[in-house]
Amino acid sequence: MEERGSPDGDPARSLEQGPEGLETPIQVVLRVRPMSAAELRRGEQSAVHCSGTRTLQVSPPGGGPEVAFRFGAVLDGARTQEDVFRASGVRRLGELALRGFSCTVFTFGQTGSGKTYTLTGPPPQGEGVPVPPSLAGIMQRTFAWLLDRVQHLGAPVTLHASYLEIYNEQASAAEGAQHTP
Ligand SMILES: Nc1ncnc2c1ncn2[C@@H]1O[C@H](COP(=O)(O)OP(=O)(O)OP(=O)(O)O)[C@@H](O)[C@H]1O
Repeated sequence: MEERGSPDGDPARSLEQGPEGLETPIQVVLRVRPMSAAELRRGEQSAVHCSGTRTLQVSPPGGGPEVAFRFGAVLDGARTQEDVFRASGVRRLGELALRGFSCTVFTFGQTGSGKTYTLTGPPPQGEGVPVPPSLAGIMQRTFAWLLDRVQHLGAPVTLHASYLEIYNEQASAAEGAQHTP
């Protein structure tokens, strides 16, 4: 197996610790979505598997040895939305944001890889059918965490939020504000 990057450190590192390398300003967290029902029906095989908490192994299309890639954290298809929130380091970014730093979280990946699901959860199953809280994505969890956190700051706070989606090179945006007493 060809290894890119250094070996996966302590495999017992818990999700709660978040991505490694706290001293670096950019963290890349990789999430592998589970295979869809349609993919399973077609008998497709996953070309990737997660080994340890930071390494992803990829089988090259033409065969040959697997290639390993290393990330701040690697989350396999069994990881829940709560696991992803805890392991992605978003709360640490929230703490930095409260101290005045500009922080960004974005998802990147090919179509259908789970970017929207990770950020916002699955689409509602019908009009007026709420998405179960357990499936809420990073955005809802971060807002809930942030609102809870600012209640305890002991000073009035105004939170401004904006949301930007770039899709097919078209940007769409939304924004709002929330004041604490
Ligand atoms: N971790 C997951 N567990 C269960 N289902 C998932 C997961 N990630 C994605 N899915 C499902 O896979 C499908 C594709 O995911 P999603 O729409 O989030 O992809 P995307 O990367 O945002 O795609 P696009 O770029 O086309 O908008 C959706 O039906 C979504 O609900």
